[in-house]
Amino acid sequence: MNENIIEEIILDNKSSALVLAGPGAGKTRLIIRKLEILAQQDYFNSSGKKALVLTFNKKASIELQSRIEKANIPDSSFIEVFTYHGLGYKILRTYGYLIDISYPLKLFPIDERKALIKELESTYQAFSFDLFYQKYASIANEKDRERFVGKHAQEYADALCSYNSFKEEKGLIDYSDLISKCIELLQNSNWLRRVFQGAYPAILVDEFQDTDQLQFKMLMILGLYSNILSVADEDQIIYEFRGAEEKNINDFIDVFKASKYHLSYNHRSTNNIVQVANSLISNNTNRLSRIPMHTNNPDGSKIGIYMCSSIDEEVLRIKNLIIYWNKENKGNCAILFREKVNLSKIIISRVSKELDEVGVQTYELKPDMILKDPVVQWFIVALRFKEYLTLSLLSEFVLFLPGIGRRTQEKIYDYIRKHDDILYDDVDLALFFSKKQLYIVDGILNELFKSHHILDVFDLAYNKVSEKEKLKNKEKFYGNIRRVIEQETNGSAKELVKNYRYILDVNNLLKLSKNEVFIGTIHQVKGLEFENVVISGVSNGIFPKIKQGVENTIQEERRLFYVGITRAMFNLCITASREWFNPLEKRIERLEVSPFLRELPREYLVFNQ
Ligand SMILES: Nc1ncnc2c1ncn2[C@@H]1O[C@H](COP(=O)(O)OP(=O)(O)OP(=O)(O)O)[C@@H](O)[C@H]1O
Repeated sequence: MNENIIEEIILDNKSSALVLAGPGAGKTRLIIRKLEILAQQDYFNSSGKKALVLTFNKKASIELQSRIEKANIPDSSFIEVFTYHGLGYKILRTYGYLIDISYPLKLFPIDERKALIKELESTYQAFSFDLFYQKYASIANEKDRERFVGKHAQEYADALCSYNSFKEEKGLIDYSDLISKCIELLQNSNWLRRVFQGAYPAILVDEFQDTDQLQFKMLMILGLYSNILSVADEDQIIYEFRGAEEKNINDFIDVFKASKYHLSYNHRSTNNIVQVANSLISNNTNRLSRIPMHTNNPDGSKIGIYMCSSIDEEVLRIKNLIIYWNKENKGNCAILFREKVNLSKIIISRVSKELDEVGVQTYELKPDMILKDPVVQWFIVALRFKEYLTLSLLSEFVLFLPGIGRRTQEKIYDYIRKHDDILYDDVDLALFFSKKQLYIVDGILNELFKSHHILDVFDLAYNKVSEKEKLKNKEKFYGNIRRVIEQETNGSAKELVKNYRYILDVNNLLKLSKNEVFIGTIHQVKGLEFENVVISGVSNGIFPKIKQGVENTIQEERRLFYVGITRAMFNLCITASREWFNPLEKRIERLEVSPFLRELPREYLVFNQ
């Protein structure tokens, strides 16, 4: 049944479609299949037109890029994968001058922005100002914006005023401006709008449910004449606090006269996991469609519930579970949390330390650590500057790789003599960071070279270098690169590093490989899947976390828990502590059982006391 619908959708190049489907239904796979068909049909026929794939965040971009690489698409140069912000950035940096935005864009550095917000919060007593701002900035219509501000205390309006003046005075562009200014640009310039409206006859949108008003407006402008395929799951809206709106799903159907499809078969998880997820989400009252997921997958193990007396016990339980799964070769694991604060922070550091001691490698996103690494910073700068880099300059980086002999060098130079051109300008290339720092470098170079079809030359060079040699000569290699970039940027690179950090959403540096234990938040793993999952810290007040002043919190928290549960393919365990020692308050705090646990049907659970 699903397969017939899928064929129908992917073969239709005339009308737009919206596919509503649960987790694991194959939404991302559908996008890949559509791209495969476009490639097979040679749809763009060397016209220079492209298929634009829009994702909600950069992690999703990485996931899609890697799935495109594995797909049956011999030449993927007709595909451009962007986040909305990435696309906004690309358009602004090239055409921003039309609305007086000078190049290079002055992005609001993350630290400075944080400091300003802190100051505003204390001056105006406008607590959680950033939360307020994110939602405010996602509203597309000026009148609605005013109404939104009007709903809040005067303090927020005052803080907003100061924030905007600060930005204007310094000519800074923040994250939401990347989209709003781009919209302004496209609305003001008729020719540019026409250029972009003609550039992407096919647009594919992943995770459409998290699209906010502003992003939707951008899609309406860009996709006016395109054939758009959007995939969405309204039960996975987890960015409502930032302005994601269910309303956009209906508006999409109206605006693009799109056909609506439902897919309810779950390919990913065991039947027990699917049933537990169905029951949980059925408690949300404001759902668009209430079609439960179903699967023919085996029942699998029951969902393990670990009610622990303390966090010591919770840490031990998690550790033992991971060791067991590892020993039994059950595949990769994720230990997921609502957010990395207080109690969860302690559990995370203790679990990773204890697993480390027994030789189990864990992988946690530590954004600051990654970004503080000078090598990474220099590469960020290199990417930032790459529109000035010619192939010959870039090739110098490759030549610095230790172990490259004269003959390989000659081949590379020969190639460059024939193909010297200005490098492709694409902010999303900054995504190709992998976790081991040496490979960050290799990954970026690899991607840059791939986009210039000289991968074969690069491979030749690269494969000659043994891992050992790469490690041994790391310092020299990086030192040389640093020197070249320094020369190229006339020493202004440091400033740019600061700016570039902003565009790099650190949450999305995630790239997973097999048999690893990932530790992180549910937001970080949206769209991904793991053979085994532990959701930890499921106590009332922690999960669900009640956010003051945010409507529908409990429904959004439930959706988040639903996203966590549905990441699991085979094994799912949920852990919680009954009490913990709060080091800030210096006292033991009792924790109540999360109401979500009571919503899971008992027949699918096994309690481990
Ligand atoms: N038709 C299919 N036959 C077999 N396996 C499939 C099929 N469609 C998807 N899968 C597999 O099911 C899993 C989930 O697919 P995918 O990631 O595309 O789902 P999704 O709908 O995007 O999920 P989520 O909403 O959770 O991100 C993947 O492992 C994928 O390979």
